[in-house]
Amino acid sequence: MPATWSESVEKAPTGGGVGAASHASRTTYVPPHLRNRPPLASADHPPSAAVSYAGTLAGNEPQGKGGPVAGGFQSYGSRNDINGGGLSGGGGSASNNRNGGWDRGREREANPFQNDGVAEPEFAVQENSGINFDAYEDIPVETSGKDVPPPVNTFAEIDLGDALNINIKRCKYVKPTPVQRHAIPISLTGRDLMACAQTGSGKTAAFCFPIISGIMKSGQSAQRQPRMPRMAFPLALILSPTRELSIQIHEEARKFSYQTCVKVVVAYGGAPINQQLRELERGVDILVATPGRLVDLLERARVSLQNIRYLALDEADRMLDMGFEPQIRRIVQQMDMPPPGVRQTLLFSATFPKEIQRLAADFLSNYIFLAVGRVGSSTELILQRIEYVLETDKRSHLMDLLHAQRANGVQAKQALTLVFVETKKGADSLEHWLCINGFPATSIHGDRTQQEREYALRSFKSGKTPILVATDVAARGLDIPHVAHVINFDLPNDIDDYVHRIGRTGRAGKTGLATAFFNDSNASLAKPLADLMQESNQEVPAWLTRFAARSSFGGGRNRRGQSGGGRFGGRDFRKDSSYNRGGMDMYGGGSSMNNGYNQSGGYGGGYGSAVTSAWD
Ligand SMILES: Nc1ncnc2c1ncn2[C@@H]1O[C@H](COP(=O)(O)OP(=O)(O)OP(=O)(O)O)[C@@H](O)[C@H]1O
Repeated sequence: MPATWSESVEKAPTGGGVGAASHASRTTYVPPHLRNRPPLASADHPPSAAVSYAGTLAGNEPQGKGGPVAGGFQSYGSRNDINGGGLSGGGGSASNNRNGGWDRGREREANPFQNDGVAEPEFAVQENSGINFDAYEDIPVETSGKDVPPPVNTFAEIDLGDALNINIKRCKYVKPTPVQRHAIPISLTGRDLMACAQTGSGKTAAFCFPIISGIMKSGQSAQRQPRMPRMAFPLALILSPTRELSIQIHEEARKFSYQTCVKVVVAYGGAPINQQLRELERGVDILVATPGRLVDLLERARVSLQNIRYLALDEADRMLDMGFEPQIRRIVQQMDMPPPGVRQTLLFSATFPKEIQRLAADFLSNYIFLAVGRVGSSTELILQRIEYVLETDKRSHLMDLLHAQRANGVQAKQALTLVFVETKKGADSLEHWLCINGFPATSIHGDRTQQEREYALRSFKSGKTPILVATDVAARGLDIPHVAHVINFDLPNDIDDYVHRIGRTGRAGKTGLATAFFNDSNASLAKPLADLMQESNQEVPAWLTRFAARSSFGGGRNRRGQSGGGRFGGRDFRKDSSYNRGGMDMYGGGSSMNNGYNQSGGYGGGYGSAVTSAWD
């Protein structure tokens, strides 16, 4: 299945089928009723696609598939206890108990681990082996809520199922990251979760694994369900704020669910809807979507949410802030989705302002709060530099940085540079200026067509244009290997946006550099910026400290229009005395902390009132 619109355009046949089937049909025609079927062989006897995978990634294939993952699905997580929701009955047989004619045709599933032919060889395979996850070992972890399940140290300790375990090995994930160690066992017991962990620390897998595993174990994947013509009934919904992030989550989820019988489909705005409708008609277990496109599909009565058992919001604070909240409420509360307590809800982000935590509680039932590192902090893997640069000097200063980078002999293709600007016009003009000055650049922002956006991202990822000028549309979630330097040419108004922007580097245990151009127009950001840098053990320039001291009197407002009040929210908002005085009874106590993670303080801290509109 083509992952993106531009890919689908490139790969579309001149007539007839589309998507996975058309991809497969290049070699052999597969009649529609046999497409997307599960494989003939079991995990121990991989079908032909798995054999070709082994050939492609020679040396990377995990040794001995029966090893640590042997044992299959003996006991299932208690989420299958979901009461009601129209999902009772059916299934019963474990999804890797593959046999019978039902399996035929499954080997046609496109191998998501194969290079799509676009990326250059050095970028073809994500380099997850040898990642220094020790960098995260000392990180403080806080959990709160009733009866928190204990964390695990290895994937082998968790019963995710054979097929998923094999895919984890194919991804070369040797051990779980801290957020995965805590979040996966919590989710597998069926609990709702609000999880905060630093950028690039593996949150996508932390919510994907339990969902895929739960669907596999329920035996209720789309391949086993009777299909309703023209109406799709996903079991899981993953919402994300940008099209590119939805595309990326879809690509990741397809890898994790390869040969599991779990079908993942993506729907996002800016791409032709008919293609997505056809994909949905073929059956869907996990729907990854941007809110705007999903509302469209719901209004057309082409998707029903009545079977949803899992709801995940990636970048949950963004999804619940003023830009997206109405759409999210519509999808989650005003359509046919089962209520909290019936469905399982998982909220993930690197930042989680307390105001938004309070709002998010509407979507959750008896949830566990998990914070890996301080909420809203940035990883120490990113070296942060703040430079005072007048507006009029920014371009020449940028040029100096880029020339120095070149002079240092850093191979451009191995050191991508992401430059954030405030406006779409500013992005276009800076891209043009860089190109005429001998620095191949491209840009991504909301005024470009979706095809242009996808093309720009691919050109950047491949190293063809090693500089990407971007607005905040690229600030969250995007996992681009080899981004060595993030430059905040224009600083954002919101400290959380800064955290997400710089988080495009220093991912998965790697180090990175983030440079920001600061001047008087950013005064309201001085205090939160200085605090953030201090928390992440960065050197804070003396002039910034002085700015911070001056501007902290002025206060400032956050996105929701409330006054800022000091440092970032560091923990579960249910622990606030004001919350408990309100007489609500959602927080059942039972908090566990380690590594002295015990700071409190309100979220906020001087930033402007600008409200970015929904990006979809
Ligand atoms: N257990 C693991 N072992 C090795 N690599 C991993 C593991 N889990 C995730 N990764 C890799 O780490 C990188 C970052 O993961 P991911 O994109 O999920 O981060 P994130 O926490 O969602 O970041 P952000 O906050 O920016 O959205 C990805 O390239 C992913 O493949």
